[in-house]
Amino acid sequence: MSSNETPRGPVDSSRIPRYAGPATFARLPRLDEVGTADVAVVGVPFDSGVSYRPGARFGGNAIREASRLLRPYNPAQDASPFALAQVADGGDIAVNPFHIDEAVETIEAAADDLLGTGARLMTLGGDHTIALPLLRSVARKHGPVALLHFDAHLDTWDTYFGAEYTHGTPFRRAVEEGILDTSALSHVGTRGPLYGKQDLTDDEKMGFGIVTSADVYRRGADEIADQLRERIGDRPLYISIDIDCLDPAHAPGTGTPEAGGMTSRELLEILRGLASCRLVSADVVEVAPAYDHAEITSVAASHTAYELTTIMARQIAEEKAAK
Ligand SMILES: N=C(N)NCCCC(=O)O
Ligand SMILES: [Zn+2]
Ligand SMILES: [Zn+2]
Repeated sequence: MSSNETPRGPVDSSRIPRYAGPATFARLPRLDEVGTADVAVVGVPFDSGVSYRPGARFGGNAIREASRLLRPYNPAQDASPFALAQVADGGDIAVNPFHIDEAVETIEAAADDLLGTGARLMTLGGDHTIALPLLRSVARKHGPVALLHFDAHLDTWDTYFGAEYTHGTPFRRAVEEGILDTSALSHVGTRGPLYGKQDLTDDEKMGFGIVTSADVYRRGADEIADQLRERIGDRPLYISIDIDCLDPAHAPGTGTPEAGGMTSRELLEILRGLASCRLVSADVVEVAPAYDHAEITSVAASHTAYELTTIMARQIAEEKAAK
């Protein structure tokens, strides 16, 4: 799509029942139907990096299915994201489930291709391993990025069974590789047992600040969003959302659930409070539909991706208007 063409939006659900036809994210066109997109929604069906329950390889398609009910106007951000920018579903990145190193390379190369077209990425995981190649690719384009990491877990551990690329280690690797702006790194929603106190010391040394799920509950979403926004400033920002940042009551369908998490309302409200940040790409990971009930988790994930997409679409529209 050239910059002055009207974006092609979702299928009209008042004419074609929303449960009909194959699922794309939010019933949007496929990327090959529109040529190029401002925001490409892509799935990464990969879960060979998990340490407990597998199944996140099915997460992307579960989120697409649950996203059939999304509507085109987002009142919380007073925006119609799919009219402001061309958002399209780029399908899945096909990765080797038997070879983690190769999968990481494939994801990085595919992300390079998509970012190279000028698109921002809204990636649907997959387990959290995939954040590392996505961050490498985003940093190649923007330089080291600020990171907001929503998760029950730190994911800054070193290795599991000697493996460097797992879903518990992507952000330590990213810091080691110098692809993160270490003056603006935050975990949000952290809780639950650790291996030892050293986990926290190591994490702090890497530059991370921690907002626990209890902090969110005590201080409220608005205050937390204000604090995060201040820390991020106008740096290019990547947001990585592990759906297990939510309480298992709000996201049972995930591989490493921890009690005492945020509500989906808190997560969505914090994201809306970050709407003015320079969001360059984002992911939602760790949706494992086999443990889900009534699509609770994939509905929460689809709304999370919708808020993130709205933030990106608004900024794209602003940038185009300023040209
Ligand atoms: N990234 C997620 N979801 N979990 C990491 C858990 C690592 C562990 O088993 O200690
Ligand atoms: Zn997690
Ligand atoms: Zn994680």
